[in-house]
Amino acid sequence: MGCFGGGYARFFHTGMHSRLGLNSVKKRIRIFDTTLRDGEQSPGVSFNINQKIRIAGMLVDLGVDMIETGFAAVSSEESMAIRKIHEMDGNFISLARCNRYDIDSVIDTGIDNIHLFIATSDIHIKYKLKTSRENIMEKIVDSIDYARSHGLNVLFSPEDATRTDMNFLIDVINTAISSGAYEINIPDTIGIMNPISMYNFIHEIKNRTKSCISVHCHNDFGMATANTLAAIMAGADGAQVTVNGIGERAGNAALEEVVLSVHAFTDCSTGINMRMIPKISKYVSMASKMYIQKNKAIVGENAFSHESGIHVHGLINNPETYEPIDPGILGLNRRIVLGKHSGTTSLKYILESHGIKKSDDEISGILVRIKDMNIYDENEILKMVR
Ligand SMILES: CC(=O)SCCNC(=O)CCNC(=O)[C@H](O)C(C)(C)COP(=O)(O)OP(=O)(O)OC[C@H]1O[C@@H](n2cnc3c(N)ncnc32)[C@H](O)[C@@H]1OP(=O)(O)O
Ligand SMILES: O=C(O)CCC(=O)C(=O)O
Repeated sequence: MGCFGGGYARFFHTGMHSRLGLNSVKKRIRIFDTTLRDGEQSPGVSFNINQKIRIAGMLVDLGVDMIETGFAAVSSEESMAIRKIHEMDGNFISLARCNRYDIDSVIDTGIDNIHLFIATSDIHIKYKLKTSRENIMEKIVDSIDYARSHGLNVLFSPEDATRTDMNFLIDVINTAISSGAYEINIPDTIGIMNPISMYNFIHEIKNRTKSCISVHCHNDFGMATANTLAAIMAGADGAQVTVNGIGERAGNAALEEVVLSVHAFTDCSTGINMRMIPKISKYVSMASKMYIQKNKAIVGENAFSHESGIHVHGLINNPETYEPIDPGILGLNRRIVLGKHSGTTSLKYILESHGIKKSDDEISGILVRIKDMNIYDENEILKMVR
């Protein structure tokens, strides 16, 4: 079942509760967070154990359904972090290649879930793995079988799925499921899909298999969130995301964007506590040293800030005029900023919020002075008018 919604994000203001899935039974999209694995693959990023534990704890509080805590075979420190995180309550998984060494590394951590992957596109099979489709299929069966025989729940990803021959991909999915994988994740490994191709791709997979499907979209063309949403509209059951969209190259689909889009644009829901999003976003930004651009959707400093006089005038009368999302959903407040583009409504609003009342003529005069003198710092303005 796909989940289209006729709505759009403005509904975050009106009828918010039903759009947020609080009142009705909706298809629940499973949110799989890979900040600690694909997010950490961002060039130059390496979380220390304490940061990993802190992020995992926040992800548990956020309500994500599965946390990819790392790639156990990478190093003994990585494996140690996975073990430590496993001491918490939550659903944790580790990535592994289709080989015994990686699977044993996951078994050694004591976690219950393994994310096995192997590339299935001809370009990866020929030039990277230097093998054949038949051998890939054998590795899939053998690895899933081995992991299952050690009691692990298996999520399987055919890497570079979106460049894989569709008939072969369907065989891979059916084989992985019949070998015991509980879900297949479809990665758009190099981010070459667009919302229409992604919709059609997932629609075909859902029609030709009985598998539970999630998607993992990269942002090389800036479409990771849109592609994830298109996949969900086509019937995908889950999405792999990272906080702030960090990850390989241009990153992954951003958790905050996907979650709000699912609630705003579809009839599906998630189990995410949206009020936790700003806190984890700030922490991941600090720990990864990947600063969030001001105009980043949902978590950027400007996402709920307004300077333009015409906008502020509209907003003060009714926030829906210029705000698609109620910042209260994230536990945030809107910010009115004074600047070159301010009008009298903004200035009056700011002054009144500091208990300063001025006549309309005075407000107009002050605004002219502010613009002439290029003074936009709120404290300086307050000093000037008091
Ligand atoms: C699309 C993704 O994001 S996949 C995840 C990518 N993440 C990472 O690579 C980060 C962690 N990686 C690492 O720390 C290291 O690369 C390790 C520990 C995994 C492997 O290191 P090395 O053994 O030195 O191998 P190296 O990185 O040079 O090459 C990768 C090897 O894995 C093989 N391989 C790649 N993918 C798979 C797979 N899914 N299943 C089995 N083998 C695989 C390659 O063919 C190559 O094998 P070879 O050494 O026999 O030629
Ligand atoms: O899809 C996954 O999560 C595993 C491999 C991967 O990260 C990718 O293909 O981009």
